[in-house]
Amino acid sequence: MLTELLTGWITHQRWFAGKGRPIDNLVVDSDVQLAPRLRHVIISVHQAGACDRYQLLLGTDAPDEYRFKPAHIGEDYYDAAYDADLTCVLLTGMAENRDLGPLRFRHLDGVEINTSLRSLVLNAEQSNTSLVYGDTYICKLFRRLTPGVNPELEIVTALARRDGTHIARPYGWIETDLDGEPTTLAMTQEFLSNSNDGWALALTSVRDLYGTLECSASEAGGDFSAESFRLGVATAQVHHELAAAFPVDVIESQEVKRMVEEFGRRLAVAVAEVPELREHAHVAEEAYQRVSEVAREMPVQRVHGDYHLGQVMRTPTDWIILDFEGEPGQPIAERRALASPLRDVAGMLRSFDYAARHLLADHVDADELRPRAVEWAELNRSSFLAGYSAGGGHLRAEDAVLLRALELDKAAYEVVYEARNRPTWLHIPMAAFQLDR
Ligand SMILES: Nc1ncnc2c1ncn2[C@@H]1O[C@H](COP(=O)(O)OP(=O)(O)O)[C@@H](O)[C@H]1O
Ligand SMILES: O=P(O)(O)O[C@H]1O[C@H](CO)[C@@H](O[C@H]2O[C@H](CO)[C@@H](O)[C@H](O)[C@H]2O)[C@H](O)[C@H]1O
Repeated sequence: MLTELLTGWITHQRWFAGKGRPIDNLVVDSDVQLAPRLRHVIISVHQAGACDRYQLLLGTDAPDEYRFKPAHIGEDYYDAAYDADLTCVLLTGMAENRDLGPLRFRHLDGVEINTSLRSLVLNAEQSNTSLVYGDTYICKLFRRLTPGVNPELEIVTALARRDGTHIARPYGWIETDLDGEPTTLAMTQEFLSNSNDGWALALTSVRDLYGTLECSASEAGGDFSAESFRLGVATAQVHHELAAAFPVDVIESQEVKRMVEEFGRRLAVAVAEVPELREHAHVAEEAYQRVSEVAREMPVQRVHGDYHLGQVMRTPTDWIILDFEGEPGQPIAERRALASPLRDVAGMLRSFDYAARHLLADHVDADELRPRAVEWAELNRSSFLAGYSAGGGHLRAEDAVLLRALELDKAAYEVVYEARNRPTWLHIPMAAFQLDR
């Protein structure tokens, strides 16, 4: 039966957010025939009293080449994201503003979509599934569905309308109604060919540094700090554009205190899920306490929300920022809420720590290299901050306390994320609770 096959299959998918918890029930909520052999399916997955919805492109009567991993689901069913003969329906739908049952395919005014291009599934560590058409478009299927317009579509279209400088051009989207709300299912953007993501570039630098034991982070051939500076500048410019395109506010010190109380609650949830965090939790609690003591008014605006090196692409000419959808797993209202832009700054600072440390895990010279990892992270963190200020980012000396708390809040989120998705990486965010910054 289809639901049994899907139950067995879904737990192995990178984008499945409920790993580590048994599935109590899986229900097909909607099943729409998009084309012969292609169905669009929305399922509800019930786990321990909670329920998440996911979308699937279900191929039927699997041709032989899709009877193997990664496409095969079971019996005659397969993940049609891998079948370019079927995924063309998505591009054509958007080009022609089609309605297929309850699904609405749309393109942005004034753009033309070339429907002859064939797709490949992007092979990336992702919370979603992306299809690359030729080297022209990338269509991201949001796997886990939350009712509402996806913040990424909302932000990228708003910035594109204002000729935003650091975004990939949007082309179209697919939506349906979920709980009575228009809900984004997929979004198509310009594919940035000849580009590298910041994570890959940063790791090249770190590898180079590790390979040249006798020189310092600033002398190694793979020095990344000039790029970190440029990324800081681009980040400040995007924050500026977001502040111009969406409402801004200033919150009172009382609300800042409430914000750090919320950090405390997130920390408690993380400790409950990952008990080894308990003995280090005081580091974060002290940092949150300090913010409460010195709390002052705080400017807030729309932000990226899940900012890290994997979300930025270096094209031949510039840094482009992707994936404005906030932390996957948070409700849409929270992801759209105004926040301090320093939250993104903190996210990127954490990412420099990640890049510096993740190659250490099973490195034979780990003990010798650890101080160099710290040196690399410090150099790039400070270059990024210098770039952020140079680009007009609002960063005062007194923001250091807030920035530290925001970093630890992000690290608490990462502890849970890694425990669920990549347990061998758990040591990376755990180290954030041992550093005395
Ligand atoms: N417009 C694009 N052009 C080229 N590559 C892209 C583009 N958008 C995403 N990517 C690649 O896909 C990866 C994951 O994209 P992202 O938007 O972060 O997906 P997710 O939300 O699923 O994590 C990025 O790190 C990048 O390598
Ligand atoms: O890019 P996503 O929206 O899927 O974000 C999730 O996955 C990220 C991992 O791919 C995760 O980021 C963490 O790992 C990165 C290295 O892979 C590191 O650069 C980030 O600093 C770290 O937070 C992100 O937290 C999660 O939401």
